[in-house]
Amino acid sequence: MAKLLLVAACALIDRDGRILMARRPEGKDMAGLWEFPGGKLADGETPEEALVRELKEELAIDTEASCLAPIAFASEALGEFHLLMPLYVCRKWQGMPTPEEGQELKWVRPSELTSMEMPAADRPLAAQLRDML
Ligand SMILES: Nc1nc2c([nH]c(=O)n2[C@@H]2O[C@H](COP(=O)(O)OP(=O)(O)OP(=O)(O)O)[C@@H](O)[C@H]2O)c(=O)[nH]1
Repeated sequence: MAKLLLVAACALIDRDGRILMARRPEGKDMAGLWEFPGGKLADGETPEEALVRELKEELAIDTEASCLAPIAFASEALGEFHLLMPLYVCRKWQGMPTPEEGQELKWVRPSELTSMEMPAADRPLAAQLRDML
């Protein structure tokens, strides 16, 4: 049985209804694909705690668990693991998202989302998000 890989992901939505996508940098697996900011849960972390930490590390923004609303999740084979990834929406944070880890950032309209190259697990999430916004 594959081991579960728990990853928390976040769609930051700005005042114009655009979504922040991040491009995985060279050297990481799935380099070049566009994904939702976030990352793996550390031991003992809740998904919300992991996201608050990852958003700080990756984008230098501050938010809190009460600003994260879960909207969907992905459940998908990923190599030797099985990825379980809740997707949250966040509309309230402090600071300007800045690429702290060499990733490219892009604000996209909901209609543009599904034409971006993404990991397989993200495709249904992107479609759900587009339909929701
Ligand atoms: N953050 C994020 N990861 C995703 C998405 N879709 C998806 O398949 N993944 C996968 O989930 C895993 C998350 O790992 P990561 O590399 O972003 O997490 P991390 O920053 O905690 O890891 P690291 O410390 O090993 O670099 C990767 O295998 C990544 O490819 C997504 O939309 N966002």
